[in-house]
Amino acid sequence: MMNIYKWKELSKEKQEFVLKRAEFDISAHMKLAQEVSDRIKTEGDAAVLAYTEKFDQVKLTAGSMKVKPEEIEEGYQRLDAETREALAYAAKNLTHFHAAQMPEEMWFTNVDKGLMAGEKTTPIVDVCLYVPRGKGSFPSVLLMLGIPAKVAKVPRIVVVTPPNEEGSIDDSLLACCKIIGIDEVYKVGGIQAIAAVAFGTETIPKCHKVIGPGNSYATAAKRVLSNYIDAGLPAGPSESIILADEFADPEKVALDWMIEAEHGPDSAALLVTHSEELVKKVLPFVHRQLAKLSEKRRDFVNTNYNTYGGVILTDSVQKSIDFVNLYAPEHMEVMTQDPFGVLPQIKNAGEILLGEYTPITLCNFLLGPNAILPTGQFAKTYSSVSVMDFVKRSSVGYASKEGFERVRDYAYKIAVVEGFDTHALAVKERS
Ligand SMILES: NC(=O)c1ccc[n+]([C@@H]2O[C@H](COP(=O)([O-])OP(=O)(O)OC[C@H]3O[C@@H](n4cnc5c(N)ncnc54)[C@H](O)[C@@H]3O)[C@@H](O)[C@H]2O)c1
Ligand SMILES: N[C@H](CO)Cc1c[nH]c[nH+]1
Ligand SMILES: [Zn+2]
Repeated sequence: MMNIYKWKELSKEKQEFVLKRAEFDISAHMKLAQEVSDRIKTEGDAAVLAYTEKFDQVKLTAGSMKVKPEEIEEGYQRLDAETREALAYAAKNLTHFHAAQMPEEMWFTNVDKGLMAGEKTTPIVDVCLYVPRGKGSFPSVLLMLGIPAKVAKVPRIVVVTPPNEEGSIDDSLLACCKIIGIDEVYKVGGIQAIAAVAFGTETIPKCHKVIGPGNSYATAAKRVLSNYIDAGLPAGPSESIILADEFADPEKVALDWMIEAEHGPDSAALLVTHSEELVKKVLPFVHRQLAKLSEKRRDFVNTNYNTYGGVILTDSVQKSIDFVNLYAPEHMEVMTQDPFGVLPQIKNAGEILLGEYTPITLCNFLLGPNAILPTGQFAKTYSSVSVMDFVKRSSVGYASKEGFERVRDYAYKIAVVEGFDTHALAVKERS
C-alpha cells in the first residue's frame, strides 16, 4: 500500500514520523561503535582487519588494505572508455563549479581609520574522504568529495572505502582516483574506517577530519569519535521531494520521484502536490517504471513508498512550499508552472532543482553543484559539501599607532567590566 497522506488531516504522530524519516535512534549502534573504536585505539591494524572480516566478510592483510599505485592504474585501464569519459566530463564540471566557489585567499576592510580587519583562508591540514559502498557503488561520491578538496589544495587527501566482495575496490572508483589525482586509498569501511582515521593505526594515518555520507554504523562512529575527529556534515540516508502542480508532466514526475527512493529502505522520497489529479496520472507511470528495475531496487522503492516516502497532498502550491520548508529535504525538484517564481520561497533544502529537465540524477553526477547534502532536517542549518569544508579562515587584524590611540579607552573599559586585569594593562600601559 502506497502512502498517500492528506497532510492537514494527518495525526500529530504520523506527521512526526514523516518529518523524522529514518533518523531513528542509533543508540544500539553507538554501543557497538564505542566497542569497535576502543579496540582499534589499542590494537590498531589487527582490530581493523578483524572487524573488516566480521562486517564486510573480507579477509585482508595490513599490506593489501592499502591500495597500491598499480591497482589505481589497472582499475583506470580496465574501465571502459565511455565510462571514463563520462567521469572525466563530470569532474570537469565539478572543478568549474568548485573553483568558482573558492573564497579569496585574503581580504581586508578598514573598520575605522588606522584599523584593518580581514580574513586569511588556508586549506585544512589533511582530510579523509569516506566513500560508502554497501547498498551501491559510489564513484560520484568520490568526485563530490575529492574535487573540492583538490580545488582547496588540501595537502594530504586520504580515501577510505569498504572493500567489495572480492576484497578490492571497484574500477570506477579507482578511475576517479586517477582522474582527481588521489593516491592514498585504504580498503576499509563502516565503524572501523572512522575509528582508524580518528586514532591512526600502523598502516592508516590519523586524520583531522573525515567527511562523506554513510549508513547508521558510520554515523554512530562519527558521533562516538567526535572528540577525536571533525566529522563534517550529517549526510545520512538519501531523501527527496518533488514539488509539483497540476501543470507538471506526470511521466517526468514519476521518473524523478523514484530516483532517490531506490537508494535503500531507509531513504525517503516524497511527491508533494495539491493536485489529486496529478497523483492519479503519476501512479500508472510509477508502476510501469517499477517493472524495469532490478529486484533489489524495486524492493527499495516499494519499501520506501510504504514507510518514509509517499505522496503528501496539500491545499495549494503555497501549502506545498510550506511543507517543504518544514521538512527541509536533502534534494528537491520544483516541477511547477513557474519554478523560478517558487525558488525565492524555498528556505530549507540542500539542493533545489528547477523545471522539467533537471532530474536529481544530473546534480548527483555531473551538473557541478555538490550532491553530498545534509539529511534528516539538517538542511535547516547545514549546507552541501563545498570548498568551505576543506579550508578554514584565520582572522587577521592590524592597528596603526593612530588607530590604537583611537580605541585604547574603549578597549580598557571593556577589559575592566569583564574583570580581566592583564587585558586592561596591555592597552592602558602601552606607550
Ligand atoms: N546524504 C548524502 O549526500 C548521501 C550521498 C550518497 C549516499 N548516501 C547514503 O549513504 C548511505 C550509504 O550506506 P551504505 O550501506 O551503502 O554504505 P556504507 O559504506 O555506509 O556502509 C557499509 C559498511 O557498513 C558496515 N556494516 C554493515 N553491516 C554492519 C553490521 N551489521 N555491523 C557493523 N557494521 C556493519 C560495514 O563495515 C560496511 O563496510 C546510504 O544510506 C545512502 O542513501 C547519502
Ligand atoms: N543521491 C545521493 C545523495 O543523496 C548521491 C548519489 C550518488 N549516486 C547516486 N546517488
Ligand atoms: Zn542518489
